[in-house]
Amino acid sequence: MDQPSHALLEFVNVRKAFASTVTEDSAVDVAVDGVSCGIAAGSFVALVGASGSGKSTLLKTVNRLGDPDSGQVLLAGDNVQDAAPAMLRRRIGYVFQGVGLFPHMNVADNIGIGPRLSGTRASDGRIAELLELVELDGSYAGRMPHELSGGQRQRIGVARALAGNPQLLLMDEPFGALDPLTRDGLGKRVRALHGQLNLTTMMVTHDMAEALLLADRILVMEKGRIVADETPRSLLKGAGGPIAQAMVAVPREQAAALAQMAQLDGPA
Ligand SMILES: Nc1ncnc2c1ncn2[C@@H]1O[C@H](COP(=O)(O)OP(=O)(O)OP(=O)(O)O)[C@@H](O)[C@H]1O
Repeated sequence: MDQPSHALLEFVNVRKAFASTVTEDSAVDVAVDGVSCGIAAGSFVALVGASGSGKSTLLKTVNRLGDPDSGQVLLAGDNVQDAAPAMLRRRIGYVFQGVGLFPHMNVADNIGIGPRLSGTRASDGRIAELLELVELDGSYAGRMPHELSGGQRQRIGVARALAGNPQLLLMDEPFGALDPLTRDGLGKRVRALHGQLNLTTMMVTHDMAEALLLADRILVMEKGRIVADETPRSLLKGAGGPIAQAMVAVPREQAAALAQMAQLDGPA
């Protein structure tokens, strides 16, 4: 696929290794191995790949949870390593599995933590608006995290990520711990918010079906490199190479097996 000419986000030969604890012969474990790629403003990109392929490490170079050893990450042309943390918090929303709500703070304070760290206060009206975006009514503002279901907590995580009106939304397995119905509903909601709020979204997921249904571009990682960069449609038509196709085969075979079961004669 062609690289977008006006990328909001750009990875330029990004590399990151960790001291190896796995093998004795290699001193380092290369998590991200020279990734270069542009992410166009407004796109919804899914980052997929086997466990340990480097997805989270790559994502964390964007909001500086883990700086690269070499290479650059540019946000609207600026190197994120030169950016003030408050500016990055404003421009980048981050949602991850487990959410990380502060247990001693109510929902409103959790949602407003980003603005507060930047020296402003989210008004009650703004908190209500953010709750509405994630389809929760205003009465949730005063609840404590332990009074919420996992799905509600994840919704609060999304509201918190949107509190600073970010340009870019990063999500790391955001729906991984949810039951399939909640996961489906929240995925659709996030996709709708992506359009409504003119976001650029980058989502790590293990679930190729989720990536195919939600994203408009899919990057497949393997051993720290991007081995396929395709649209869902082109992946479904067979593009992307053997690693990508092995991942697409899983939901395709499940769908075929279910369709076959539905056609079997006999009592329900
Ligand atoms: N903080 C760390 N310290 C040491 N090694 C790390 C650290 N974070 C990641 N790694 C290693 O870097 C490699 C890539 O890990 P990463 O979490 O980016 O993969 P991933 O594709 O996101 O995996 P998963 O899908 O299981 O979350 C792995 O070998 C992992 O062990």
